[in-house]
Amino acid sequence: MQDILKVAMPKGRIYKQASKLFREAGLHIPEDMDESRKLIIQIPEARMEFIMAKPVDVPTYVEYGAADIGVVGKDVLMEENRDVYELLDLGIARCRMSVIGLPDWRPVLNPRVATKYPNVASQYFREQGQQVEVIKLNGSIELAPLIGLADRIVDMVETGSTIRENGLMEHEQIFAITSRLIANRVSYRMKSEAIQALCDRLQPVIAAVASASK
Ligand SMILES: Nc1ncnc2c1ncn2[C@@H]1O[C@H](COP(=O)(O)OP(=O)(O)OP(=O)(O)O)[C@@H](O)[C@H]1O
Ligand SMILES: O=P(O)(O)OC[C@H]1O[C@H](OP(=O)(O)OP(=O)(O)O)[C@H](O)[C@@H]1O
Repeated sequence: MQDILKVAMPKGRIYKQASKLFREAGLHIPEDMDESRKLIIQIPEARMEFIMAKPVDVPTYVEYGAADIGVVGKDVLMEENRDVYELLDLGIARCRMSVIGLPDWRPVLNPRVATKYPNVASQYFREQGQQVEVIKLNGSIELAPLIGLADRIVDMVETGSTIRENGLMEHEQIFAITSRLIANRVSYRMKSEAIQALCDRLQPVIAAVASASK
């Protein structure tokens, strides 16, 4: 008898792309789930249970074993630094983490940097040998340099529309972001067959999507 996999799925923008990938890999994920408000969804056809989590909480559910595996952005993995295995780069929800500011920005002593990612930002500037004061915000980060809260921000850029429409500039790219499949360390051993079977199904779909977008 094959194991049921508990999968922490991020609500929001990653979910649509992740469920599409899972369907293309032959898993029977019902379409009507996309609009559902249910937080725990049984998918007996795929021998899975989806736990619909806030994206930033996915590594926490997986580290503690409340979920066996999960789908999460590399940005969250870098920020949260949880003890989980990173199994696959799913190649979805592509964007990048960047340092952003006004076009006329000039270096100042101990600049303030606003971000949703204080650990990522602190580590980046430390590695650059720059002392900065990091201010944690929870959204609309691009406001900070416009209203004088911070000199620069560290945030995600996808199309660049948000920074363009707000008269900001991307100064430095820190790292590229895609969503990853992660696993709990114990589940990875105890449910190895089911997890490996899922990876085997996903891998060719990921490769096909990657070669089509070249
Ligand atoms: N503009 C973007 N383009 C592509 N991927 C993005 C973009 N913004 C975020 N992502 C990816 O999607 C993930 C989830 O973002 P999303 O906005 O759905 O969640 P969130 O910021 O935690 O939202 P909320 O706080 O509203 O729940 C991010 O961790 C990142 O990996
Ligand atoms: O380059 P773009 O395609 O414009 O995408 C980048 C924007 O997307 C994210 O914001 P989100 O929509 O998650 O809103 P938030 O400000 O609440 O984090 C990110 O924080 C940027 O603001």
